[in-house]
Amino acid sequence: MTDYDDLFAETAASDSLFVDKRALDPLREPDEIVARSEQQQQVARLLNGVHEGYLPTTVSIYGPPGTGKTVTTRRVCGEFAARTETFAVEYVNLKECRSLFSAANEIHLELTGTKRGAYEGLDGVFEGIWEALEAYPEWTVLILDEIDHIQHDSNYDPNDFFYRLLRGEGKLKRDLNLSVFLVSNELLEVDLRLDSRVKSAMDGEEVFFPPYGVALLERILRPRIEQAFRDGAVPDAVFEYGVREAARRWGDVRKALRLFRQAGETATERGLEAVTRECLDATIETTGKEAVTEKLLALPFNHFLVLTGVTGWTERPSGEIKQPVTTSEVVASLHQQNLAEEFLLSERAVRELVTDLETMGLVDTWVDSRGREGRVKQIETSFDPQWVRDVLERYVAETEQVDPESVLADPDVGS
Ligand SMILES: Nc1ncnc2c1ncn2[C@@H]1O[C@H](COP(=O)(O)OP(=O)(O)OP(=O)(O)O)[C@@H](O)[C@H]1O
Repeated sequence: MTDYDDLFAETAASDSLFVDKRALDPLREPDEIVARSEQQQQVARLLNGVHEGYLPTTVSIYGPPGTGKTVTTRRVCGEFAARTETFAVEYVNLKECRSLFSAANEIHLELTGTKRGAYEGLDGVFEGIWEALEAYPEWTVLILDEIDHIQHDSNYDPNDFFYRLLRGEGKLKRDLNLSVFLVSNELLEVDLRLDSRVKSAMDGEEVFFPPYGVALLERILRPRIEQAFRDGAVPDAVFEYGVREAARRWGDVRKALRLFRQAGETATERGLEAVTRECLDATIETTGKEAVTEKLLALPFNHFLVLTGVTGWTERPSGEIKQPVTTSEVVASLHQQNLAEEFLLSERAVRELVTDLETMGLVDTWVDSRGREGRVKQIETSFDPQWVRDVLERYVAETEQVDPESVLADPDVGS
């Protein structure tokens, strides 16, 4: 039986470098929004429309992850609501919604405290939303976060969802002034392939949040690092190095906070007096690899197979994996892998799968001009190609799509 006294004693950090680790929790509301004055002004200007009798039907708030979209939009809208009697704001995160019906129901829940039953359908839910909004102040902003998680499902088309939300009969009948702020990573029209009917009902207002550069990331992180760590536990040069790396790689506050937290844990485990550059490097290396490995393990079989082809050539005598490779080299590598016939992919199939992999951010491609051979597409992994080989055995063991004996015996082809 486990002795829990021993267990907790063994796992307690002695001489921890942290004094208040919560300061590094990305879910924690910052006291102050730093460095987003332009975006705060844009949102404030839009909200001030209330005093002139106009709010846009939609505002797209977009930009890469961890760039402060949610925190900034919520803060400015909240502060405006606190100063304006005729205005209210509600926030709904749609990340976990598996269907358009559940997304609408989530909005219903936020406005009324209850959900509607499935038998009432999307119409019933929207009717409930309009009824609830009648009791709201004259102007309402509904912030819909992670709206890009809304996808086509078997029952509803996102176009219907948006059309109802923007121009639903119940809304028009009641003359409701509802403005929807859509928070997402991409511009929605592009991402969700919205049709022209919906697009014309949207207002085209946009607020863009670019990735953070070094100076802004430094201003956001400094107070949190100071609060989280013991005095002197993150020397200036190490802090600056971490910020520079985080800005260069991600421009994302959430990832930057995680980098410093994990580097601090590594330094504590190693019994160091302070975090070092090596602790940051080790964290970058493992988190990068872990994240990619997870993505690789979740790939459909054909996509994974193509990656084994992209990484299937070894340079002699260096022993390095050849990068970049061409589409024909990928196909040739797959043909040398002793694959069962049903797994042999045509050049065209490989091309399509490479496009998918590029969309997923797993490969980069470009076209090189090769004199008489014409233009040739070059393909390489966006991460260390060795990681595909490292994960191979696990992929074969964990995937249930193939008989492990029949494929992927030895992807290593000499070049
Ligand atoms: N300008 C800022 N000032 C202070 N803290 C910030 C700022 N930007 C981001 N943060 C911190 O980073 C966290 C993540 O930001 P936020 O959730 O707003 O990002 P996001 O752009 O909405 O990301 P995602 O697209 O992944 O949802 C916030 O909770 C906050 O702690």
